[in-house]
Amino acid sequence: MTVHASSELIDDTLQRPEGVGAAPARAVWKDYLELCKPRVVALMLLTSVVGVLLAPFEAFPWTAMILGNLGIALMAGGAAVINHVVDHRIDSIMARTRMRPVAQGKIPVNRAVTFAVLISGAGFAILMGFVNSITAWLTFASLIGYAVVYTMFLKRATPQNIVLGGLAGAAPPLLGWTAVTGEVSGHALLLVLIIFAWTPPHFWALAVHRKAEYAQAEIPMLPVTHGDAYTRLHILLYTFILLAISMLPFITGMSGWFYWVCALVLGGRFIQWAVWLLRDSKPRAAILTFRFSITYLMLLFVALLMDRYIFDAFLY
Ligand code: HEM
Ligand SMILES: CC(C)=CCC/C(C)=C/CC/C(C)=C/COP(=O)(O)OP(=O)(O)O
Repeated sequence: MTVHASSELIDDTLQRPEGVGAAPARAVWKDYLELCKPRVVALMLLTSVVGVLLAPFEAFPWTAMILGNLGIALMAGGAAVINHVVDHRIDSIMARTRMRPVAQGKIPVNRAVTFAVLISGAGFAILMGFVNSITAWLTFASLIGYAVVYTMFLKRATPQNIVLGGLAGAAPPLLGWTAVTGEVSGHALLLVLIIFAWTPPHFWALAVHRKAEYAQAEIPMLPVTHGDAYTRLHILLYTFILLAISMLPFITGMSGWFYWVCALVLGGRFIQWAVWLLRDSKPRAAILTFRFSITYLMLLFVALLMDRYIFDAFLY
């Protein structure tokens, strides 16, 4: 899974192609896929798959694995589509987002809304019909948390927007877990807590890199309201909190030594990036820290899996 290398949307060099400004081109399926933020949803799916596989089960939970993750992906994609609709005016102001299909007028708002309702509705029906109602309702709450609470209100209201809004994006491991067991557990909440603490350094690193655009769009992101130095310091502080929280699966006996070593090494590297960013001692430190945040989360969740499914058998 290439989660960041191909990200044209976060590339400085993105330019509007010739001819843009004339009538928008016809939308193709790729535009609809783009509305779903597929790379973000792919990483979320990895975390929900880990939630499924770390939950206690006797027979392999095929329904949770296939239909549970399908339902979660459809609803997360639907939430992302609503985000494109609600934000289409500010998206058209910022260089990173101005080529998006709704911002461009390539997909009209009413069609995007219909698409969002269809895929979210299908996801909800799958979870309700084949998985369980707690997973369906928790996924629905995450959809509302991101598409309504974060996008419509918090994003425009406070520089703490992503700290609070981060809860919705952090939910997938819990959703995967409840898809198997039908109940919320402390261990699943630990995984949520990891992503919750990861979100501020993940996003603020990008916000430092894109500060001028957020200022232009009048979105009160932390670097815009409190400045670069303050944001860089908070990235470092949250990275320390993240390192501490990432130890909890080991401390509580949920994971073993292999995970612990991986969490320590990955966390140490994340702190190193945050220090470079704070001291401004590396070129392009902000965007590289953002990219590392994605690699970090992916590897940390792969480590959780390997710890349980490969090393459990040999080491413990
Ligand atoms: C409120 C919480 C979050 C905020 C504000 C946030 C913000 C962002 C932003 C602004 C981007 C750039 C997107 C683009 O250029 O299209 C991004 C990229 C990304 N985010 Fe997050 N994010 C959040 C949570 C998450 C979560 C929970 C995950 C996965 C578990 C995630 C995974 C990713 C990935 C994989 C990318 C790279 C996408 C690409 O290459 O196109 N994010 N994030
Ligand atoms: C059901 C469920 C699990 C829902 C989660 C939904 C989801 C896709 C969350 C993604 C978080 C994210 C990329 C936030 C950025 O939004 P932004 O508007 O700040 O960034 P942008 O400017 O790139 O659009």
